[in-house]
Amino acid sequence: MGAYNEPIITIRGLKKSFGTKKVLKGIDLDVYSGQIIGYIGPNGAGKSTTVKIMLGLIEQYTGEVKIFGQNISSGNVEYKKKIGYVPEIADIYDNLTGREYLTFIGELYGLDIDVADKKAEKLMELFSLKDVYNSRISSYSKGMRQKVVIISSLLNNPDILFLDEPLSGMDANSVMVFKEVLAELASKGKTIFYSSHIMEVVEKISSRIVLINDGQVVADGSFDELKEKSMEGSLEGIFNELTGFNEHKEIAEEIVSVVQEVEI
Ligand SMILES: Nc1ncnc2c1ncn2[C@@H]1O[C@H](COP(=O)(O)OP(=O)(O)OP(=O)(O)O)[C@@H](O)[C@H]1O
Repeated sequence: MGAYNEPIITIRGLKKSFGTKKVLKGIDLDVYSGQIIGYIGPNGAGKSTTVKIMLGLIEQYTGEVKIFGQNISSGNVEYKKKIGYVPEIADIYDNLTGREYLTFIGELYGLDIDVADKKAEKLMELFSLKDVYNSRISSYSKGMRQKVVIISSLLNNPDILFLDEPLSGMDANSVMVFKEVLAELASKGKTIFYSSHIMEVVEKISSRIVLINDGQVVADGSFDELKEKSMEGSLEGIFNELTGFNEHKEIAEEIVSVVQEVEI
């Protein structure tokens, strides 16, 4: 845990509906500094909605969300300066070079342009992108873009990092480095909120796993704690069990039989 034992994020009775659809049905969560939270759940469970509320992107909700001890609906957006965000699909400016994009983001966070430039250049080098720092992002591969988004989320030295499927497109070596970076950041007291569908990774990197299903928290604990309460030995198995899914074989067989229906 960090310098003080107060939660860095507190969520109480968080509810959110879109029209008549209840998406979040009362989420309660206390997150402490240094935790890597694996925030998982089926498609449509409400993960992104929770994260968007914490980022201040969705303002209409009921319940209370405090970040760094401050209610985020107070109108004071100062807390955002100490947050990093890697969205699942990021729109980055294709026509800019890596340098232009990252110094622009750095300046938005209030960094001096030279400071942002130096930091971005060093990080690009460490992520094996030194040679393309001055090339247009439109020429980057998927994994290279993903690394640029990750670098942009780290420029402001955030205390809380929200990551949504951050490894997408990254090669095995880069994944290994990045997983280590997350562990190092957490050991320095940074808090990481990690949403992903890759259960093997979530199982390995998370100090705490929060599983939401249909807008409610259905499991909350370390992987070992979740395993003790379950008959399953893997996070994938626990996920299937707690979300009531045990038909993967039947569904797969049906898909294959539909695929085979057409005779050409
Ligand atoms: N702006 C919106 N307007 C209407 N419905 C929305 C909106 N945003 C999300 N939803 C609905 O809220 C539900 C939860 O969506 P959310 O994106 O939070 O799920 P998720 O858990 O992040 O899913 P995934 O794993 O697929 O990313 C879904 O049914 C989705 O259709």
